[in-house]
Amino acid sequence: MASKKKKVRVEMRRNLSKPPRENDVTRQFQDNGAHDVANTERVRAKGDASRHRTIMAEDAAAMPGTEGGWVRGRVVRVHGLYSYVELDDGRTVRCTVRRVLKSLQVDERSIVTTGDWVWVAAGGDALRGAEPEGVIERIDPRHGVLTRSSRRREHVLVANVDQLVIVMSLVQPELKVHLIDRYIASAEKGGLKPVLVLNKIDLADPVALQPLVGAYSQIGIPTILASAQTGVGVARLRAMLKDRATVFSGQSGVGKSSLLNAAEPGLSLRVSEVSDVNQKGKHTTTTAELIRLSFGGWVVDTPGVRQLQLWDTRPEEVEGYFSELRPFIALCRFPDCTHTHESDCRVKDAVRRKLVSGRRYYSYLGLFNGVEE
Ligand SMILES: Nc1nc2c(ncn2[C@@H]2O[C@H](COP(=O)(O)OP(=O)(O)OP(=O)(O)O)[C@@H](O)[C@H]2O)c(=O)[nH]1
Ligand SMILES: [Zn+2]
Repeated sequence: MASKKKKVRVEMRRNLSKPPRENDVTRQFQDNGAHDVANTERVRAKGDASRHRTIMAEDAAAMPGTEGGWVRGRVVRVHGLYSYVELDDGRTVRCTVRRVLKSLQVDERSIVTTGDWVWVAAGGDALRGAEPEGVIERIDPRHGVLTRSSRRREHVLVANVDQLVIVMSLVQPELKVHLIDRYIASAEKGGLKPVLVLNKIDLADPVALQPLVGAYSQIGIPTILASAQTGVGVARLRAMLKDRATVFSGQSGVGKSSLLNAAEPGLSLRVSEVSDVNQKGKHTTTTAELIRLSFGGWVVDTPGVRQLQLWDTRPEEVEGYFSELRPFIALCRFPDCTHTHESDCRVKDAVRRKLVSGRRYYSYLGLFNGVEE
């Protein structure tokens, strides 16, 4: 296990940004537009008779509220053959997957993953009783997918993640500014909204941090000065978490658990229980777990995802992860300008004119030169 230092590559990607590939289940669902009845009708009108689409067409007659209808829920974890689906009323239903959906599976892995929004058959007494069981009839299209690739195979860890909360501590451990941009680039690559939390403000000088906070706010990244200890910034953090699915990342000791606990007492405990189970290998699950927030929203706990890396990134992709460079990139003289040594580079101009932060530009250079390790 962990001791063998198996190289687990964690990467996030947004399906929408990539062209469809064969055997990509996620894409199949997106292409099928499984999200509403209108689409279902459109698909049916096109006369496509694939089994999967037929299932969705039937869905038109079985929306919630009707007799024997389906109810929507979210997969909070997957364990072996079962997916555990949490319904809006908080009940968790142990589900199997309709066989016809399973036939679309590209390998031995489950077609359903943590974070999926699904529709569960709720006919008769199926959902009553102490241990309700159901059948997943439909999986909604995904966005913001967190994937892990190992041995050249890609594996979806969590679907439908909205944002990445990057926790940095100001002291103990000391602030590592260059890491902030690395995490932000990872978020951009995965199509997740980055949120920066600078924790342990009780041990630092807030005035001295204003330039840093200003710099990130200016490029559209919500930046919160916080202290899990005193509660500063916690209300803002809670507001950011509300109704979204969030992954927390950051180095060990920066205060991720403490902040989670401040946002919702007891939450960090639940998260660490999940992690422990996974580390000891008691679960056969390789996917993550979603934990519901009492005030709305979800926190994702994903083994191995906390230290994000920019895997599988080509140097020329890096500029795309620095959103504030975009207006200048298009104006560089050479279409393939790398903004390093070229003449007539508008990015370097912008840095000189202080339209782009020099520190961010150096982070760009660092990642540009470093991603192909
Ligand atoms: N002074 C101060 N200490 C804090 C604050 N937040 C967390 N700490 C302390 O920092 C230490 C690490 O906090 P954790 O919440 O365990 O950090 P973590 O990021 O979850 O660490 P890992 O579980 O190793 O990833 C603990 O001793 C906390 O009490 C804060 O805002 N101010
Ligand atoms: Zn350039």
